[in-house]
Amino acid sequence: MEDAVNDAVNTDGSGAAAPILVAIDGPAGSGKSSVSRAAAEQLGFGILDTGAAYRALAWAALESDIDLDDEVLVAELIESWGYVTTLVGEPAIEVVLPAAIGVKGHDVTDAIRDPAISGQVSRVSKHPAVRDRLNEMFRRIVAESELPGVVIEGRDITTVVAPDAPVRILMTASPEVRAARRAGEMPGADHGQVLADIIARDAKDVLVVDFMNPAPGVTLIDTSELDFGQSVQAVIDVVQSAQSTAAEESEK
Ligand SMILES: Nc1ncnc2c1ncn2[C@@H]1O[C@H](COP(=O)(O)OP(=O)(O)OP(=O)(O)O)[C@@H](O)[C@H]1O
Ligand SMILES: Nc1ccn([C@@H]2O[C@H](COP(=O)(O)O)[C@@H](O)[C@H]2O)c(=O)n1
Repeated sequence: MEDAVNDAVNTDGSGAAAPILVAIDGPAGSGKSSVSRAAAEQLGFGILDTGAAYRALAWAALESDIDLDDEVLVAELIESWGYVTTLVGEPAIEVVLPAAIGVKGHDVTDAIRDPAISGQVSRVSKHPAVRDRLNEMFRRIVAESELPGVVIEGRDITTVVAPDAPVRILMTASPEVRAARRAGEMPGADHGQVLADIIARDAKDVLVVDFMNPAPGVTLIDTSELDFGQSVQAVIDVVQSAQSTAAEESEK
């Protein structure tokens, strides 16, 4: 993957180095997005939240009255939508729906976090043609970022999107801890329902990609017993350790 990124960057004649990649996967609510974002900020890296793209695609398909189970139609939507995201600063996601429906960009940053989208998103992420197209988009966004490093987080980043990334992490926590954290964000939420939703979404997603067990060479970070700051530090420690090892290797 790093070679793919290097090729993509270098063929434009810029000669710019490919960004250092930090790949992070994990189940729903494990802290991937928030911990990755904080770690990226401290490292001076960008952050690519790949789940946000799957969520935005589900939003766009629902908005366009497309059957989410129709692989061809959902994959075609990726060819015709305009997806814009930020890798640094405040997270912001914009989707431009196909011209037949409207050319105006929609800021979906908040809408894609709605439990209604969380409940439907697995219907679009299960399609191989959708995954191939989005993975291509993720690699292009990273290659064109001109950043020194990018943290990419999702479900299949350590295994499919960036299997050669110099840092690969599986971030997990017990279902009860994940549900308690998620419920804490939603005033009045029923903890039991949040737990059931998390377990149901993981069960659907894991049919497509294994994000429960670390692949060979992937570092497991279990945050069940860690607070937020300790979780961020755990990621930074893995990155810094990989950087030290790489520096030692290059001195040999
Ligand atoms: N170690 C931690 N200690 C306490 N709270 C945490 C920790 N890690 C994450 N959180 C909190 O847990 C919640 C869920 O985290 P986050 O949204 O980053 O998870 P996620 O894995 O990206 O979830 P999803 O896959 O559903 O998008 C957030 O409120 C976050 O601040
Ligand atoms: N690499 C990825 C990332 C996400 N998904 C799917 O998107 C959903 C939302 O992701 P969050 O990280 O925001 O929870 C997730 O439930 C998966 O269906 C994916 O398949 N691959």
